[in-house]
Amino acid sequence: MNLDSGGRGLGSSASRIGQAPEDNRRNIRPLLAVVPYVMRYKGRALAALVALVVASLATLVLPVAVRRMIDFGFTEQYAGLIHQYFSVLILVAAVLAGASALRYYLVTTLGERIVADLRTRVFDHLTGLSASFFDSSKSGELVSRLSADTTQLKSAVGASVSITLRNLMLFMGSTLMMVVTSPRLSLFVLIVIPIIVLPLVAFGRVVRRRSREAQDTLAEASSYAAELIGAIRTLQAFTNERMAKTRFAGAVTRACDAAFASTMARAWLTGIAIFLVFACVVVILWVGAQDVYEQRITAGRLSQFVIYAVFAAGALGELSQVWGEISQAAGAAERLNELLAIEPEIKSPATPVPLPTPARGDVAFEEVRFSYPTRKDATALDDVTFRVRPGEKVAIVGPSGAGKSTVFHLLLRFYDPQAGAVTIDGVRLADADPRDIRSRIALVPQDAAVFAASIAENIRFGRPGASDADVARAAELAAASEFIGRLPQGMQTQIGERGVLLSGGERQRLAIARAILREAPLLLLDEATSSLDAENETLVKTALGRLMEGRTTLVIAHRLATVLSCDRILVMDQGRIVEQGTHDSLVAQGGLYARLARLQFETTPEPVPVV
Ligand SMILES: Nc1ncnc2c1ncn2[C@@H]1O[C@H](COP(=O)(O)OP(=O)(O)OP(=O)(O)O)[C@@H](O)[C@H]1O
Repeated sequence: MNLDSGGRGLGSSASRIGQAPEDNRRNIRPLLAVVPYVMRYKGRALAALVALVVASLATLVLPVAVRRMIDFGFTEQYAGLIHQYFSVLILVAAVLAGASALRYYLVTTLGERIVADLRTRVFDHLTGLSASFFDSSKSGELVSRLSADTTQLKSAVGASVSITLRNLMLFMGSTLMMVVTSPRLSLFVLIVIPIIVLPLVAFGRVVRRRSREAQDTLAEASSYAAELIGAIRTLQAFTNERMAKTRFAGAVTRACDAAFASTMARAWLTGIAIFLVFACVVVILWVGAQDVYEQRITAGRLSQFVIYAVFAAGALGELSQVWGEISQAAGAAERLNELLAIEPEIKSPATPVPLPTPARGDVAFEEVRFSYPTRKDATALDDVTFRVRPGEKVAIVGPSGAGKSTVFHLLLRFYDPQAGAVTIDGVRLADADPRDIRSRIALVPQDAAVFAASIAENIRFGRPGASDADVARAAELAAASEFIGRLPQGMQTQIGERGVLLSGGERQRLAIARAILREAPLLLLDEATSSLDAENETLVKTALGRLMEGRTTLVIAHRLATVLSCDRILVMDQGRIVEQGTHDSLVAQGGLYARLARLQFETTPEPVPVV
């Protein structure tokens, strides 16, 4: 068994993420979820908005200056004014440059901050989700949400939103100025606008759907890669590199094809937008040229109008480009929203019942029936009733798949039973805060998770904040000091990811040190069956013996030695407790335990008690 495991196929919650209703007309509404994050930096956002308005106004002043120059600047009568115009223009340029630089800085840093907050929030949320959620989702996909989707949002908040706002402002300002400059020509523009806008909106939708598909296939490919890289040794040992390569290449090709489709849609969008916009500008120029010819407007005014028209068209063009990006970001926001909306199934009740202090370490299962959420049809525990008194040491034995680890899962409240109750110190776990429960439990899993950090940090995982002296003492009691002393930097030695630099026995002793440091009244021990060498085995046994002292211990026992040293043995088979008693009484019964014990005695003739 593996208490840290996840990923047993895709189930309900996983299919909830990543599959939004395709014809979602709300479009960019998911992006609104970012607003509260922006509001945390009100000052910065406001300053960015001011810079944006100033830059846009400075841009809008330019065409007026151009008209005056054309209409008056070239006549002798106003020759003196030309110097004034140019000086003012330089000033306007300086304001434009300053405001634009400020806007860029403020908006980009705002994006960085928001995405940092969002990443932290998503990670926080993930760590609080229940085991059942992780049973049915792929870790690589979740990591992709955390990195790729948040990055996409960053570019949207950091750049696209600012470009959108700037162009919107420019578009509206230019349109207004166009009307002021020439109502007649503006009327022509009004007629052509729907011709430009409608196809763009329709195409934007296609882009959004395609990019979501691209993102999903990418997540699939990276989840596959993450899984394989995580198990690289197994992969190489079974010489399955070629198969993995082919499968990954397939996933990458699918992701690439999806990206191609999305890019193709965006390319069309850009092309159509540019053509429509410029064709319309040309038509209007055409009409305007006639007007100048017939002296309905001056050349300067036409120039002013044309520049505004170009501004407006350019702004629209840019809007159409970022619209794609904004829609993409909306897709990312939607996925993150879905993830954030998943409620942990195991939660603390509104008013949790506090566990009594001091803790006694009294455990009871009462008529517990349980099936895993991903396998509702198979009963993992069936009418299980037992009690472990404070300080008692109870072994759980039974064939593989009997439900031994499931007992631990329920005690840790990773899941709630469908019927019956699990209690610790007389409090039903469903009524207590899961953190409270877990803080009273020290777990030594069969395959302990070791993190890419120093030895000391790995031990301190048992009780963050423990002093160096406590960590060293825990290592000493776990019989780990000797091997730690031999490492190049002792306690500070960095161990590779998943502790690949340590042997199995060393990893186990680290896990034991961690559990010792936790000082919890209830000890859950999943004894390792891995064949340790004799010396290592003795060391681990001694360490475990010390760990069990004065604690209520439940141990999934694989070694007869452990079983002999326990006060009582529960024998499980197919989710039920089929026998219980001491070693001798169970052997005398001649049932399942007697059979299992005989097998053990035959292979290990001289069992050594643990304590
Ligand atoms: N997370 C899970 N989701 C769905 N089914 C599970 C899950 N974990 C275990 N099971 C199933 O529940 C049953 C009991 O499993 P459990 O891990 O408790 O057995 P075990 O006695 O600890 O076995 P082992 O000694 O091999 O670790 C098995 O049929 C197993 O396939």
